Amino acid sequence: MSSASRKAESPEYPPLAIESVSKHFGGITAVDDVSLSADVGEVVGVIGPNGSGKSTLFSLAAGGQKPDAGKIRLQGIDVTGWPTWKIARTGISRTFQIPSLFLNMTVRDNLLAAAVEGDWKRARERMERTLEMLEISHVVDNLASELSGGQQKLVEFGRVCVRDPKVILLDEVTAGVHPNIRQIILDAIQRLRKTGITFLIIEHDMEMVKEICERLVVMDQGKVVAEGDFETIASDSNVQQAYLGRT
Ligand SMILES: Nc1ncnc2c1ncn2[C@@H]1O[C@H](COP(=O)(O)OP(=O)(O)OP(=O)(O)O)[C@@H](O)[C@H]1O
Repeated sequence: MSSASRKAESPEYPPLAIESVSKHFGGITAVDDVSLSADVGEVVGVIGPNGSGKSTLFSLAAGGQKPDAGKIRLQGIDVTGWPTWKIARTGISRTFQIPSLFLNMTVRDNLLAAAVEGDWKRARERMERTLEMLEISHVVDNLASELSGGQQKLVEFGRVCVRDPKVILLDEVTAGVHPNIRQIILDAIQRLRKTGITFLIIEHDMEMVKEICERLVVMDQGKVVAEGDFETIASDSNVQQAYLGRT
């Protein structure tokens, strides 16, 4: 490893730093000069009205889309424009609003396929640990297509966890799930953050945001319009305008 790479992986760099990124789709500015960084073990909520650019920001960070401007750094390493698989191997992994499972494969094979993507070592052990943490051992031999919507969300989250990432991006992972499953997801996030994993969470469930996020970043029309803890954000006039619309 070069001295530059060693330095880049040292603790002086945040696990994820998004620096002045922008993304346009034709005439639409989906993300407009957004900067955001997250520390080791931090849970950052990304909130904002529909169409404010949250999912696009995740795609830029995880490699699904290339920014038109700005940089994405993982532990100081510039990964801007890298393909998703290469960014995933560097330590960032995301879920999608609609789970992207292999529906004709079992839960076991869905998890194993994700576990071996980056590294074959201890893949089964990582899978077993994930099954237990997300309480889905009893459906391990079921096809993904046989699961409830909530269980599919758990497996989608599981496919992220088995990769042992340093940064996890969760896109509305609890939307529409049963309260028991929501609690399993909340407990898993708390458990993983204590091991130093950093989370960015897109969430419309304000109870969950309040419970789990140390810091919130509010987006509106592609821009960050407010940042702070839940109480600060709840009383911020820019946030109220973003959600209620401008007069
Ligand atoms: N692939 C695309 N092509 C064209 N426009 C896009 C594309 N992806 C997103 N957009 C547009 O970019 C803007 C931001 O969308 P994005 O999905 O990032 O918002 P969001 O905050 O995640 O919304 P939601 O909460 O509804 O998921 C919207 O105007 C959307 O229509």
